Amino acid sequence: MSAPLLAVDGLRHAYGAHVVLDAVSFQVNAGTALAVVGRNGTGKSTLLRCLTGAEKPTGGTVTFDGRTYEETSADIRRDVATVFDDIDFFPDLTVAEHLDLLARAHGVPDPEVAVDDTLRELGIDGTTRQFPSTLSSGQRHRLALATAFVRPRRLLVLDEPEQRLDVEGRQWLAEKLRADLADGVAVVFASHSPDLIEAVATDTLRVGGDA
Ligand SMILES: Nc1ncnc2c1ncn2[C@@H]1O[C@H](COP(=O)(O)OP(=O)(O)OP(=O)(O)O)[C@@H](O)[C@H]1O
Repeated sequence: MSAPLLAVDGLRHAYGAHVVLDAVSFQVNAGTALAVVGRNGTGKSTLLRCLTGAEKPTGGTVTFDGRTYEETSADIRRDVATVFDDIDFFPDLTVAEHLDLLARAHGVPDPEVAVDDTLRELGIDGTTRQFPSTLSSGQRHRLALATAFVRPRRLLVLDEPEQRLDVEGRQWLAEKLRADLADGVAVVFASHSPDLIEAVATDTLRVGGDA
């Protein structure tokens, strides 16, 4: 059996005296999707932030492809795509320029085609010349998703990717994630959407006790 792509062992995180995560362990293989579920404030975002190095866990280990997860490692930056709610866009770059920058930074062979395809798939091809601050909240979220899908990835970490999407957007997202799984991408996503979880997750991790 192949080694897990992502392995989390005994993860603990506290904000001061407030212990949010304790003894969290799981593994995620290529081509599988783990849904992180639980009530508001139970630690889903904290867990994802610990996975990606945005938050330094107060205990436990996170390994990616057999190596300790280091946010600054070139391998991690190449292989792990993330979408969080608080993504910072460059105010002076247009929608298309954001995606073009990412596609080129990740060595996408034909960046212009990749950008056009991603914009069209995400339904934001009418916004290419707009700056992020002028987008609607749903369009901004679509741009955040586009930043993950315009580039190669082996692991996708998504925090409530369904938020602010309309019905069609949610259907598209489920299909896109299923296509990624079929391509061998591993996915970890926090979600409050039973439909998305049902459509995509191969495993579920509940944080914070019973629902
Ligand atoms: N930077 C921080 N400093 C102190 N406490 C924090 C910080 N970030 C989160 N918390 C607290 O940690 C707990 C978990 O927060 P987190 O955002 O991980 O929850 P969540 O499960 O993602 O919630 P939601 O479903 O509402 O998005 C909450 O009680 C929150 O108030």
